[in-house]
Amino acid sequence: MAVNKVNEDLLRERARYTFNIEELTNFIDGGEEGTRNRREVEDMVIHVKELHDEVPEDYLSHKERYENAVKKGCILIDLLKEHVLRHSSFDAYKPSNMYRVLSMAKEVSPVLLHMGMFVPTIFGQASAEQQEEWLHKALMLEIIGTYAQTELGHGTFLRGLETTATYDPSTEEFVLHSPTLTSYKWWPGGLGQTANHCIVVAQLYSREKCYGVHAFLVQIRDSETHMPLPGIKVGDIGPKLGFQTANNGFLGFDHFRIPRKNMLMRNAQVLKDGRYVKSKSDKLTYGTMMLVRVMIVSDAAYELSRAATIAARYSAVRRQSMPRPGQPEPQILDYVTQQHKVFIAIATSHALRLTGGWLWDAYSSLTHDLDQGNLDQLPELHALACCLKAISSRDSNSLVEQCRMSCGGHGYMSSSNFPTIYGATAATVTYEGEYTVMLLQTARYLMKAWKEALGGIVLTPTVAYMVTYNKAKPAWVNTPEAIIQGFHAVAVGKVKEAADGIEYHQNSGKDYEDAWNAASVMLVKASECYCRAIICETFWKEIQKHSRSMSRNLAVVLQQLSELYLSYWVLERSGDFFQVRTVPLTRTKFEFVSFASPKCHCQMCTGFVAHITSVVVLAVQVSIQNLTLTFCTRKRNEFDIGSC
Ligand SMILES: CCCCCCCC/C=C\C/C=C/C(=O)SCCNC(=O)CCNC(=O)[C@H](O)C(C)(C)COP(=O)(O)OP(=O)(O)OC[C@H]1O[C@@H](n2cnc3c(N)ncnc32)[C@H](O)[C@@H]1OP(=O)(O)O
Ligand SMILES: Cc1cc2nc3c(=O)[nH]c(=O)nc-3n(C[C@H](O)[C@H](O)[C@H](O)COP(=O)(O)OP(=O)(O)OC[C@H]3O[C@@H](n4cnc5c(N)ncnc54)[C@H](O)[C@@H]3O)c2cc1C
Repeated sequence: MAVNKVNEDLLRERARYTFNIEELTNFIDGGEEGTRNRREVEDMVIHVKELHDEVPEDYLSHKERYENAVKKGCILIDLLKEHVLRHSSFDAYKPSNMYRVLSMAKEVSPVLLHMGMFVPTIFGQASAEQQEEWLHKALMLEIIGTYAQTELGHGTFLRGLETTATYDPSTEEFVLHSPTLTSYKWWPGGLGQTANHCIVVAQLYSREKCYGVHAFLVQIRDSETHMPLPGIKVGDIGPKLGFQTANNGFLGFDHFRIPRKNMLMRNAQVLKDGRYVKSKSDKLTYGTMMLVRVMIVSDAAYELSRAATIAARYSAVRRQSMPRPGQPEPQILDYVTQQHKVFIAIATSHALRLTGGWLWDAYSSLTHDLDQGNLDQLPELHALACCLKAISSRDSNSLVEQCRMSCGGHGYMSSSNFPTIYGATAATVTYEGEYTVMLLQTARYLMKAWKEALGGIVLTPTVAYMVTYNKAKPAWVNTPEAIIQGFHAVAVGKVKEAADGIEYHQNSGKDYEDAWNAASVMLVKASECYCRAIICETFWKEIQKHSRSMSRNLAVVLQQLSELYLSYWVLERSGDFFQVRTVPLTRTKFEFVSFASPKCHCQMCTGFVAHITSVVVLAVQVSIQNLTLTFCTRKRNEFDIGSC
């Protein structure tokens, strides 16, 4: 049998790297231990032939694809249990580790929601007694759950959910009911045929009063026969753009009774006699969504890194056209337009991975504070989780598409894996909070922050610069730090513009809700700019921080990746940077002089020449002339700006 020979061009490109690949691998994995864990699991999985498809899944029926995904999920979970029992060096039962294992099968797992939301909700919203009863069963998959919140009629507007949970003190039970067709739960992953339990989010009624949405743990299928229990209507919602094996389903209740103890009672409670005990904050009910949004930022980075690797490798091996008659066809990687498509995908996967790690640390610190009863950081973290989830998933999905297009016709083949990756990232832009809705949530926070900034009130860390731009005059030089300050100035400009827009519409007679709606495009833009500033700053600072403990060769390349990312987004948002010049935020005029051609000689001009690393192996050293950018700030008459 022909041995697969590695392509000559790929070997040559790989031989050209200027840094230690293992060091980069450890950096991406979060350290040597992370690489060891990952490799242990990969080694477990890669040799299991049942995990490799004899027939491409695209040729299977909907039912066969689902059964194939269930089979693979069972194999992966059994491998994990055996591995933990044998080595116990890998904390298999951390949802993120379990998620990592499940994602090694090409198909989205029908138990993804079990690990991604059902288990985390028990962690985050069940009382200690309830965790005692359900957590181990869930971790050992003795019960398989999902998270049923969205309904046919409502996904975004949670306060509009129609499913009811009415407390009956005579039997100490809640009666779950779907009063309308639009109240049917619609979308929950695993609900179609897989889950026998679920977290149900419903309007809680007790003593004829509504207390708003709360979470309940509900068994929906018989543990022995797996048939729906009496009063439960459940099934598959059918084919979708992607995520075909996520087994998304629908669920309706017909006066279905559950014990009082099945209300998740970490935060709020209903006592036996029906008295309602309020939680410290209604917002704690939304805790699982915040956790998943935080996880999605890292997931977006992971999916994009897969696509960028495929595109980078293909760009090394594909030869096309003949710019010079009689010469061999060049690798498409040598076309600057190809570099411009692929390298920003590589840089962005690193930017989102590091930002996701930073956000996870902030979330971990918040959960510790919440356990101590301190909710101070909750509003800022909610705003961060919303905009970073929105922007990371949107950037990831659009760059996955860009990577596909960079591979020409072969990128359109199922066997390229782009369709699967695209389908997964497209879903993420919508689920766990739709893109626009999330940015508007962040805008709520920014409008409050702006009012405080105008009053000179000290703000929380990620918006503190708003006060600065109203007072101090930043000393500006032409460095990446200056670009980051430029993004801060753009964000402040957009926040001010949106706040002024609301005020303008109110002054013209609109009430606040209509004024908000009229200014909502500007509000979304303000959130986008606030979020971009966070990603740029976090990426740059994380690289600076890690560079101190890594070899110089790797530090240089990663630093240039972050410079590429900054340069790319200044180019993408050049109009906003020009606009900054007109917003009287400080006494210093920010002049965005020009985009320098390589010949520019202005003292302040620095061309950013970027050397790029592949996400995994392929190292390509390319200087990107056309991304040379000059960002100069100066007071008038200080420099000869003619050369720009
Ligand atoms: C590595 C693994 C990664 C993947 C893991 C598994 C993935 C599995 C795949 C798919 C799963 C998908 C699951 C789902 O989609 S579950 C359903 C998700 N649904 C949503 O996200 C709904 C989105 N909508 C909202 O969240 C709501 O719009 C709202 C709650 C944000 C706002 O609604 P509204 O009723 O209008 O309330 P207000 O705007 O008035 O806000 C009220 C108040 O509460 C604050 N707040 C809102 N949400 C939160 C929160 N999550 N945390 C903290 N605080 C919150 C909000 O800021 C307001 O506060 P105020 O300004 O002080 O008044
Ligand atoms: C693949 C996939 C898996 C999912 N898995 C689950 C799951 O497991 N469990 C679960 O509970 N849900 C799940 N969902 C549902 C998901 O959470 C919802 O689709 C999402 O919250 C959006 O709500 P919606 O579909 O009602 O869209 P809508 O909210 O109706 O959005 C439609 C449009 O209206 C706009 N819009 C809505 N509200 C506003 C507003 N206030 N201001 C401005 N514009 C607005 C939106 O921006 C959007 O453009 C899943 C969805 C998908 C696609």
